[in-house]
Amino acid sequence: MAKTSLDKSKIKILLLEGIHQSAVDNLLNAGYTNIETLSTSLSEDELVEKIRDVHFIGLRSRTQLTERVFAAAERLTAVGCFCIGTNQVDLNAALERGIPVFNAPYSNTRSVAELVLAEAIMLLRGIPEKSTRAHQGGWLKSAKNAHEARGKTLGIIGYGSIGAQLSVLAESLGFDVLYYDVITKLAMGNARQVGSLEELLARADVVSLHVPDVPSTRWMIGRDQLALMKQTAIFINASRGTVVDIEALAEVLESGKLLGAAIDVFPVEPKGTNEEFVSPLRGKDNVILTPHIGGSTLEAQENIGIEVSEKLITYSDNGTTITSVNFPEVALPAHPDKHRLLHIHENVPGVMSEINKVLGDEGINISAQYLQTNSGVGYVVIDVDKAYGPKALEALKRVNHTLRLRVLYSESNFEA
Ligand SMILES: NC(=O)C1=CN([C@@H]2O[C@H](COP(=O)(O)OP(=O)(O)OC[C@H]3O[C@@H](n4cnc5c(N)ncnc54)[C@H](O)[C@@H]3O)[C@@H](O)[C@H]2O)C=CC1
Ligand SMILES: O=C(O)CCC(=O)C(=O)O
Repeated sequence: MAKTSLDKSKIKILLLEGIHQSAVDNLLNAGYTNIETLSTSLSEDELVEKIRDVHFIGLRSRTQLTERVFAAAERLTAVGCFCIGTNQVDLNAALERGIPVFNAPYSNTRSVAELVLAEAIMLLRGIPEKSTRAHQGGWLKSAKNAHEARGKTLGIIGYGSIGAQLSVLAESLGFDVLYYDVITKLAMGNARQVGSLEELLARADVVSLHVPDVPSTRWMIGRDQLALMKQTAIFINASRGTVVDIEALAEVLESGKLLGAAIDVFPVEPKGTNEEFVSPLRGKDNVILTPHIGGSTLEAQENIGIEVSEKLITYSDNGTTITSVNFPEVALPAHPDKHRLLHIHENVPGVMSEINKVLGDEGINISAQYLQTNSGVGYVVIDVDKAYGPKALEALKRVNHTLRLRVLYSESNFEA
């Protein structure tokens, strides 16, 4: 069923998982006053109930927006992932309903790179074990298995924003950097790309993963891959918990292989601070365990809050979808002296000619038209003189394959 937009003051925004106040401030400044914030994520059942009257939802990595949640989200207009990863959102379910999904692709890059570098140095020196012993009253003063970072080889798997940033920071400390990526990437500094994952695993003293959660990365590190690593290597994962077979890693560490590991992400993560964290890696004093906080710095969270809320505001205010991760990207100039109709439809042949026909049949003159499609949907934005707006809206409602219809720059009595 086609959906039309609402007056700004009626737009309901739900922000989950303790999204930074900067997002709330931004939304309030833009005139969006109906905002609910929660410090936790919600279960699927809770979301199905809660999302029915929500127009914009903001979340981080813990909230799962499944097909079932989207099916219940009758009014949902856009999704903001206040993070980099978007694997927690069923992007196709969103697309099929004409819902763009936005994220913050760079705002926490630096935070992750800094944490990984710090962990590499701590593990090269055996600090977790030495610190634990000192807390227990012990005194493990020894150079055994303690190394400088200088001259060691850092192997980065996934040379995107985080991998490349880590590469630059690591080289400045004296690491030799190798990286493996499925596509050819321009090297930062003196880093060198290797031809295979196997080669990287065999050559690196420190291995760090920075790939997204996609089918090709699911469980890409298991027993066979860990077996290729040096006996005294260090293993770090701050990407996604689905990338590493955690049981296999626990067994390898148990066997005495690997100097240590630092793991920030897990196949199953607690939904909130009160839920117990269960992992076969618990209790190992050469393993740093962190609760998915690679991107959790005040600097990153503030920037993410601003960046993603701006994307939601821009989409809500004028229809721009630039940087959406699932949606045709359209950059739109503001035309507040016109009525702007946003028509989202299934991308099948004939829809555009039908749109132009229904508008032509009504004698509606188009001031501007912007179209972009992807394999799933077509997104056409049509500006008309205000006199034509209501008639154009009615005409567009009749177009076959319409998924969603919104009106901007209109008086509230004209909006449905
Ligand atoms: N622990 C945390 O708090 C955080 C975790 N992340 C995770 O880190 C991931 C990476 O972030 P970015 O560097 O910004 O992403 P990005 O998209 O810039 O880079 C990912 C790189 O991985 C490569 N890649 C994809 N599949 C691969 C495969 N099978 N083998 C090797 N390389 C492959 C891509 O070609 C790309 O160069 C995010 O997708 C997210 O899941 C991101 C931020 C915070
Ligand atoms: O801050 C979060 O909740 C998740 C960070 C993360 O994993 C990401 O940005 O992809």
